[in-house]
Amino acid sequence: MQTNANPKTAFRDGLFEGKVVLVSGAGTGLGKACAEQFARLGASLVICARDGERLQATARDLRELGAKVLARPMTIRDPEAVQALMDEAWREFGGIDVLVNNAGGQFASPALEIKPKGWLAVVDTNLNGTWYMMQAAAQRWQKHGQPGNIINVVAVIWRGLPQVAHTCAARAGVVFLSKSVAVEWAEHRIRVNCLAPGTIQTDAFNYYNEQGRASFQQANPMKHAGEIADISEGLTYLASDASKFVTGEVLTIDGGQQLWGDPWFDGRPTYFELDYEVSRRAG
Ligand SMILES: CCCCCCCCC/C=C/C(=O)SCCNC(=O)CCNC(=O)[C@H](O)C(C)(C)COP(=O)(O)OP(=O)(O)OC[C@H]1O[C@@H](n2cnc3c(N)ncnc32)[C@H](O)[C@@H]1OP(=O)(O)O
Ligand SMILES: NC(=O)C1=CN([C@@H]2O[C@H](COP(=O)(O)OP(=O)(O)OC[C@H]3O[C@@H](n4cnc5c(N)ncnc54)[C@H](OP(=O)(O)O)[C@@H]3O)[C@@H](O)[C@H]2O)C=CC1
Repeated sequence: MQTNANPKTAFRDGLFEGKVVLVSGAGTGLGKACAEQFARLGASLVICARDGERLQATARDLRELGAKVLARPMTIRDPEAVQALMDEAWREFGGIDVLVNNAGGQFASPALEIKPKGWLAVVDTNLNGTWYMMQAAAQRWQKHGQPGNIINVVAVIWRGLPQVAHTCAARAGVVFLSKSVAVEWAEHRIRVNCLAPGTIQTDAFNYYNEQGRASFQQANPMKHAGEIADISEGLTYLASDASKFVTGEVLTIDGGQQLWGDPWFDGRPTYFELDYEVSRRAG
């Protein structure tokens, strides 16, 4: 079977034997690849997303890799559906060890044109949905006296994200929410970290136009997009005991994008194109 699990992973076989990992948004892209990496390393998986067909396809692939799988179509935007998912995970597997909040999305738009419904859709998914998942898992870890580990997939937000201001706001919320509860929940042996991918080549590039996609390939000083395995290796580090002294942190995997380069989701507006004539005229 062709899988997204990275055959060159630096992590050893069996590392996640006996562990249960919940990955949201596992029907596609990064979520699917990360679920496959955890399966390959011996974990059982709980997976969710809205589209049941894509989710079942992932479940089949995970089972072929030898994993036990609980797959539930649901939206993380519904707090009751989140509670039901967690209850089922605890009933089926006795709990989860790692929660990977990967589900998320946005649409490119000038901020001036974002309608209230669109703003709410993006914030509800990326901030509220992530929070419902975090709190529901942490409540159960605390109740059962189990340790926990949360990894929230965010974005490289440090210089803003023009053309996706809604997602930038939501992801910034997740980063500082994570830092806050990393402290509150340390006494319950719950770690909380974020992973910020730069532009990583997935099918989701196709949600953006040609100019947007071209900018994703040149958004960092390495001048190429990252691979899915760059993210699944980082996630595996945060999910494993290799990072047992790390909490409240953001692991940025972006080819240097946070320092130089920008993704422009809908193409770079002419205002930001440099006029080299200006400096030539200035001598
Ligand atoms: C992370 C940074 C990486 C930074 C680094 C750069 C990397 C780029 C590579 C990719 C990075 C990714 O994150 S990849 C992306 C991950 N995947 C996606 O984004 C998939 C597409 N997104 C989604 O489906 C999202 O769930 C989401 C945007 C929140 C839509 O949620 P819903 O299903 O509730 O939304 P809809 O019902 O479709 O729409 C609700 C309203 O949203 C608005 N709306 C929706 N789509 C719209 C559109 N294309 N243009 C204008 N407006 C739109 C309208 O107002 C809609 O209302 P009406 O007008 O009444 O309909
Ligand atoms: N690829 C990249 O360059 C970058 C990606 N990211 C983030 O990484 C994550 C994965 O991205 P990628 O794999 O590229 O994109 P995808 O669009 O392929 O993955 C997003 C997943 O989230 C799921 N999802 C969306 N909304 C919900 C919801 N309300 N409830 C449950 N599941 C939901 C989607 O499935 P379904 O539609 O079936 O619900 C989909 O499987 C996203 O959060 C993305 O924004 C961040 C920076 C860069």
